[in-house]
Amino acid sequence: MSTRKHTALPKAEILIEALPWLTRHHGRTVVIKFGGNAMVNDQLKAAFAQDVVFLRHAGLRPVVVHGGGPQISAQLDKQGLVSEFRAGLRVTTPEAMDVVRMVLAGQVQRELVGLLNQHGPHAVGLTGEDAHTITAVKHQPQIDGELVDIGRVGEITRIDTGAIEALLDDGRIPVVSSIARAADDGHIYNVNADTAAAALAAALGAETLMVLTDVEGLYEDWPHSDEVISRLTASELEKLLPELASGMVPKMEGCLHAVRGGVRTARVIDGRVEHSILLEIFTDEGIGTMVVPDPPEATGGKRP
Ligand SMILES: Nc1ncnc2c1ncn2[C@@H]1O[C@H](COP(=O)(O)OP(=O)(O)O)[C@@H](O)[C@H]1O
Ligand SMILES: CC(=O)N[C@@H](CCC(=O)OP(=O)(O)O)C(=O)O
Repeated sequence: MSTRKHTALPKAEILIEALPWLTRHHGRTVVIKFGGNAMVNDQLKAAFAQDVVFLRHAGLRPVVVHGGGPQISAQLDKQGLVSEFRAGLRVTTPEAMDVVRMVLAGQVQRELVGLLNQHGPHAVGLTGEDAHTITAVKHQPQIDGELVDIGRVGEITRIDTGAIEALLDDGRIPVVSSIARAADDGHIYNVNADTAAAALAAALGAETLMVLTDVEGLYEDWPHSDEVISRLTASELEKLLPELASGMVPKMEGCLHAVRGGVRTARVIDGRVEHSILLEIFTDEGIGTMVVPDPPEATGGKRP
């Protein structure tokens, strides 16, 4: 009897280590972005669903925003359409937009909703089109000083959190695809999923934004070193932004937008690690990169 008690002790210690986090986050909203590159295999996706349902049962209000970049590229390829990225965003023709919507809302979102709902009637899928959740205008990035047309790519102008809040109040887990609608015509737009997750986190007044990707976190000197920056302030991140490349740009811009918008911490973590969400939050150290608001001195004494 005493031996059995003894072997269970580390499990109790893990739960106790989680107690301050659980107390602080009880009733709080956590936005979790699951990147297409982090959806490596079925076991990992199932573990992701378990973690999210665990948070829900622990009294948090998780919102999932999912990506699907590699899955969209594979489908475009199957249909003989090319994938081109400019300024880190997919050049989205009207034809490609149909594929983006089909893959995100019809495949990736459905799969995640299905996995979450294996644990009960929790998840409800929606896209930014539903209930005017995400409104956008056409985005025209500047490349070498010139405005470039990259098709149906949207820049978020408005978030209506009504539908998501209603689902959360009803104990559901919203699963959101990063597609937006235009306010003035019937167009729909492709939005980068990191950008959508960050905008939702800020609009929902989330406690935490968690971005699951296919690297351990933000590398200090990528691609030359794999030294992960474990913690940085909003101002430190802002200085670093011009040096960042490819997929990290919308991710870290999103983290900055979120913490400047009132989200308490934004984290980039390795989604290829099974149960990475629980590992990040239920241990003191954390496993990825954490972005925090500037200390009060740097913002004139006011908390951002
Ligand atoms: N400083 C950096 N630290 C880590 N990864 C970086 C960095 N700069 C660029 N990257 C790239 O960003 C990628 C993650 O972005 P992305 O491919 O869009 O993933 P996701 O599908 O999860 O959104 C990494 O796999 C890596 O190739
Ligand atoms: C405009 C734009 O680039 N949209 C992205 C939307 C999906 C996404 O962001 O997926 P990940 O998070 O897996 O990268 C795309 O078409 O790939």
